[in-house]
Amino acid sequence: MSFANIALEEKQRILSEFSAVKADFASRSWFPGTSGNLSMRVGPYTPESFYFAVTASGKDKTKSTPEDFLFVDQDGIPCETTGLKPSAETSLHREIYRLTGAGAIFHIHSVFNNLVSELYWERRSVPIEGVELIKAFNIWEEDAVIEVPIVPNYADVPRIVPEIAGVLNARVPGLLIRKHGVCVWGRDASEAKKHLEAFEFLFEYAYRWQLLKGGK
Ligand SMILES: CSCCC(=O)C(=O)COP(=O)(O)O
Ligand SMILES: [Zn+2]
Repeated sequence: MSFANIALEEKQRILSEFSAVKADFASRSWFPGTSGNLSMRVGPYTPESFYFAVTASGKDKTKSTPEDFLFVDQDGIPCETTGLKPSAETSLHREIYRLTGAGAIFHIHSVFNNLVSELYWERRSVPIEGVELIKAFNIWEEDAVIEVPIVPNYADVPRIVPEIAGVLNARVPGLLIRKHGVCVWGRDASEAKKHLEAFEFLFEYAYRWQLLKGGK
């Protein structure tokens, strides 16, 4: 299906939900220094063909303007004529959509997600053991253990892309980029938001628990 054939109401619904999520995250100080980017998929999906709304690059994401988002295709090409530039990290969103079929992907930089990505860099994953909030990922077993993968950070963002496929775990809807931030996803914006809240809680817990224990 071409982008033009996706119902206008569907595109408007996505943009209004998108604005609300962005304002919510801004109120939590989740976009320091213009960092962070968000995307939401719209219309039919196959791994080879899909569309998503993504935040425009370099904007102050704490502000709400008519120029906050644009629609792009699976190759990151704008679907409509626009002067806006898609996020510099659109290639990460494209790859995660291609591999997972998610409906929304959120990327933020926080002190705790940066700290744990460095603390556990040698292991290439952050272990989380038996913490109740693991249930936010629909993992219900007693004393569940998850490993949140960490990929290297490169200034040239497309170099990060090939690192993603090898670390994805179907149970864990997120990954860390070393000393950069986290990307999380869900089948829609509300699930991706729930996952982001849970990850940020668990990263803070993992960091503080290490401090309390006095090492690794
Ligand atoms: C100012 S933070 C550096 C870029 C970055 O990591 C980020 O999340 C924001 O980039 P965007 O192009 O999406 O504004
Ligand atoms: Zn970033």
